[in-house]
Amino acid sequence: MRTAGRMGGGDIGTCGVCHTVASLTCGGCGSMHYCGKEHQRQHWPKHRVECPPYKVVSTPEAGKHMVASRKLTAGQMLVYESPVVVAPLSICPLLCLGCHGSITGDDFPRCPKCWWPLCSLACASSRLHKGECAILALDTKHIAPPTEQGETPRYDVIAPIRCLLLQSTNPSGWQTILDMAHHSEQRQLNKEEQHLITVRYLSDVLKLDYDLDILNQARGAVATNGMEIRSDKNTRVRAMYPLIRLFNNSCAPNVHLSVAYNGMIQARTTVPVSVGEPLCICYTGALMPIWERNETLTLSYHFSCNCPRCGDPTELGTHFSSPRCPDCVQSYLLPCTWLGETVWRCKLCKQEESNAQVLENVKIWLQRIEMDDIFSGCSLKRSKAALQEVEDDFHPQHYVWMRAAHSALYRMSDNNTEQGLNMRIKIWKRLVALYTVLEPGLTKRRGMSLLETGIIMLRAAQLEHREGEPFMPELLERVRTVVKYLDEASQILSMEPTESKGPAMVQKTEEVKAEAEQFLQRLDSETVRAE
Ligand SMILES: C[S@@+](CC[C@H](N)C(=O)[O-])C[C@H]1O[C@@H](n2cnc3c(N)ncnc32)[C@H](O)[C@@H]1O
Repeated sequence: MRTAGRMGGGDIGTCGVCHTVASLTCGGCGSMHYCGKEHQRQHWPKHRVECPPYKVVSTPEAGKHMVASRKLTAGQMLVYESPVVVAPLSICPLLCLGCHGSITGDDFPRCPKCWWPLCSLACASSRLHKGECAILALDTKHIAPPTEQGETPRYDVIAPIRCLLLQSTNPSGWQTILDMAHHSEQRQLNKEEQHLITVRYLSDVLKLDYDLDILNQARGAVATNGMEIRSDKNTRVRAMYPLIRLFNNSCAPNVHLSVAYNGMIQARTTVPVSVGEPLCICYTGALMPIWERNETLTLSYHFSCNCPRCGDPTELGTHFSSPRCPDCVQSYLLPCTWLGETVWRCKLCKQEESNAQVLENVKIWLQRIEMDDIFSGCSLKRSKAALQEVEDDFHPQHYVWMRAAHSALYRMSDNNTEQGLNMRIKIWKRLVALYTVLEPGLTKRRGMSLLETGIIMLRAAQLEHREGEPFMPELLERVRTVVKYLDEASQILSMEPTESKGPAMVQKTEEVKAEAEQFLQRLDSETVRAE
């Protein structure tokens, strides 16, 4: 049975057995209440099946967050839930408020009541738009409705309005919004422009009958807890989830999120987790360099991260953000904080570069990669030289190398010559090694990368075999590795939701695996004959 649990502390609920007021909670999940030990014991056979693998705890530094309520294995399902609010992103291109579909052309229809752009007039009375339409129509001078095609921040007002509407349509959803971290005082103090504009619009233009604090809180909750997902129309939107919002951040996460086509989201562990260990996702995406993670976490989420990766200047040994030392060239620059400013210092010769210098060099390289100028011409030789050039300036596992490597792989995707395949294998193996540290365990990215690596290794082995060496034990070993990679890829990808690309990816993996196993059998029989 779960441990005794907590008494008092203001956490009052209803006893899971007799439904009287209860202040004892299950020590495992902390969410089931009991009036006393006797009823807790009596209820355990039933509750043990449902007792969630997480519990919500709170600390002054990190607020509410999820921790493992028991020892968890990799791949353990934690949460599967639907959003409480879905709305356009803060800044987005024209999007229909009735269905979240894109709006094309310049001559788009508008809602006759509120004047916001729609994809068709039928969407004016859609369930999604109906409630907010009467509120948006209070803007009689049409100050907010976008006027033309193109990205616009005007959609920022929609999500807070949809949150406020929950008060009458879904009171428990509204309570969830009120319980969310929002940092609205900080946003006002920092004079966050978009926050101030939206709140002012809600209070001064729409003249909504809400306390200014509530308007600030609703807008702050959206900014702090909204997650970008794909709508069923395949557009980018943001969604807020009642439990998912309780995962705190780590830049080396142990929880993976996957969103299904219908907006349902699932969270599962990617690695084994011990009891009491925080369950974390990465808000910025783990494949971001330290300065981008810092900036987003500080400016948008209002905290500075001290996860194991951010606390280690080598970023878990990857040197993902480290330039090569321009002076001694033997070692790499590591970030150090000096009087509140970041400077980059060589491990070996102590040479220093300013943060601005380091970032400028990265910017130049990213522009070159984006413009394809480092790969000019399609030759393998040029791609190899370009990647080497990147390594002359950065650590071989640096963010810029990763971006250049993907760009090179894209250019080489049709190159199925022996050299082309071998070069692609080398790059993919290095990427898998990097992802294994930064997004370890059962993550979709590792699954997809193992699948890609497996396919290319198989093609290379088949080509070598066709070209005729009769007995190659080393080739046999390589194809065995392919099967291992594909086995792991299939295990990972089969954890994606049914209503997502997951099943198609699993099918593809299984097809390639069957091909690899057949090839393996053939090689096996040839080996026996040769022996
Ligand atoms: C989506 S909410 C997560 C739940 C939140 N802790 C709460 O109390 O509701 C994001 C906010 O949680 C806090 N947070 C998340 N990860 C953190 C971390 N690693 N350290 C400190 N605070 C963190 C920050 O205040 C951030 O803006």
